[in-house]
Amino acid sequence: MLELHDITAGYDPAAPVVRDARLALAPGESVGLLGPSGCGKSTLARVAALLHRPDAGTVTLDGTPVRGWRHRAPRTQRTAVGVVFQQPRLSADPRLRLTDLIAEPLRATNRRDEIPQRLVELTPAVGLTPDLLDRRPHEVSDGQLQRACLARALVLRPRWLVCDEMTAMLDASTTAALVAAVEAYRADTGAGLLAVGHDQVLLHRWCDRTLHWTDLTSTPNRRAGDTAPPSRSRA
Ligand SMILES: Nc1ncnc2c1ncn2[C@@H]1O[C@H](COP(=O)(O)OP(=O)(O)OP(=O)(O)O)[C@@H](O)[C@H]1O
Repeated sequence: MLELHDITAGYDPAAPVVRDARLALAPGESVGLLGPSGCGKSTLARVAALLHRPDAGTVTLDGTPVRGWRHRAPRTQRTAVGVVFQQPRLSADPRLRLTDLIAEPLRATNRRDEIPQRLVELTPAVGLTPDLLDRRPHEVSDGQLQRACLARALVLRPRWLVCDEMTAMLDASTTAALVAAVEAYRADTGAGLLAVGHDQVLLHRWCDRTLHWTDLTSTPNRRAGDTAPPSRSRA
């Protein structure tokens, strides 16, 4: 389970942007999170990805409470969560070739020997062609760079994925390809997914259930506040 218990978080403890939010994802479950711009979705997503320490509340990852954040999180917890952000150019080191960008987490965890095999597996899985791997971020399109960022998020085989508006900047066909890549990974590994976004139709199609931001602070919030999807078909 990925559980957020009564999370209060933000950038000024005197004025938190997230207050007492609760969310629980079962293993393998996909949950979409909708909400108006600026309400705190990305902040909560960063808390769930162990990148932002909450002011109060607890994150529990597969039964173990999280005690450290960012580089202070234990490696087993840090590597259990893969994250993809909205703007690939802000999350990709512009100096790295795509091959090094994708392999970065393997280098950081001393698993360099896995790099060739994972590149062979992930390059087609995210829809990149081998010729793009030698290019740097400024030499590829936003969609191609986001595909590389998704590969980077998957490279350690995380049990949980946090996709924060992963497709917001992309066209329909790239969106469909990235969603399909995430779903193929989840089908293969049983990973759970928290997908944050504004696109209600996409999240309803993509996820097992979809929550609105206000559902996270109401009681009970779990399944009672779910928005029923119009269709169970995948995007
Ligand atoms: N690094 C930061 N420092 C200070 N305030 C921030 C920071 N990041 C976000 N905020 C503020 O926190 C609030 C919530 O931002 P957040 O990005 O979590 O919202 P969001 O729901 O994801 O918005 P959007 O849908 O527009 O991406 C906003 O008022 C924003 O201005």
